[in-house]
Amino acid sequence: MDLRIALYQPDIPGNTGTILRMAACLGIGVDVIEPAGFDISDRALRRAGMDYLEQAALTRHLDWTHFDRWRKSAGSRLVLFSTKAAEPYTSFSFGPGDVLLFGRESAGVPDHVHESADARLLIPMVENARSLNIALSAAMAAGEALRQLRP
Ligand SMILES: C[S@@+](CC[C@H](N)C(=O)[O-])C[C@H]1O[C@@H](n2cnc3c(N)ncnc32)[C@H](O)[C@@H]1O
Repeated sequence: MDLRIALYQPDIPGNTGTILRMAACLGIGVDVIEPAGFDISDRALRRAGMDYLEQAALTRHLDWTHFDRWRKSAGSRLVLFSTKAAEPYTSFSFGPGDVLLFGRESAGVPDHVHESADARLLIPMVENARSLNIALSAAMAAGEALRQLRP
């Protein structure tokens, strides 16, 4: 996989489903960092009618520590998308193997996760806007990363 999307303790099953479907269609891996705010088991996702599960390259990680150990051993950069970042995502040079990390819908990511990222990127918004929906930000991020990686 030349690109992966990681979700930090996602809260809303519909958003994770949308991201899984996009990732399956675009050939991107998805990493879910647990605990999630809902049952993320294959059975539960299937019961919720989540299609595209067969094609989705979904990896579940027990917690942040397990995920970070795996990510470092794979030699992948951690690229955090955050409303608190300053660098616009379109200025960043994405590389093969990058993991694009998105925070939970209710609370983003804790400080220690923010600090351990190799890069922190912003999707610029108009003044006073709070945040984009996570699935939309993942789609915009994946679009730019793939434009660079698969020209
Ligand atoms: C609904 S937002 C989380 C809002 C949360 N209250 C916060 O303060 O981070 C879910 C995730 O989408 C991503 N996101 C949303 N809008 C973004 C933006 N403008 N730039 C970068 N990432 C964004 C971030 O990864 C964020 O953690």
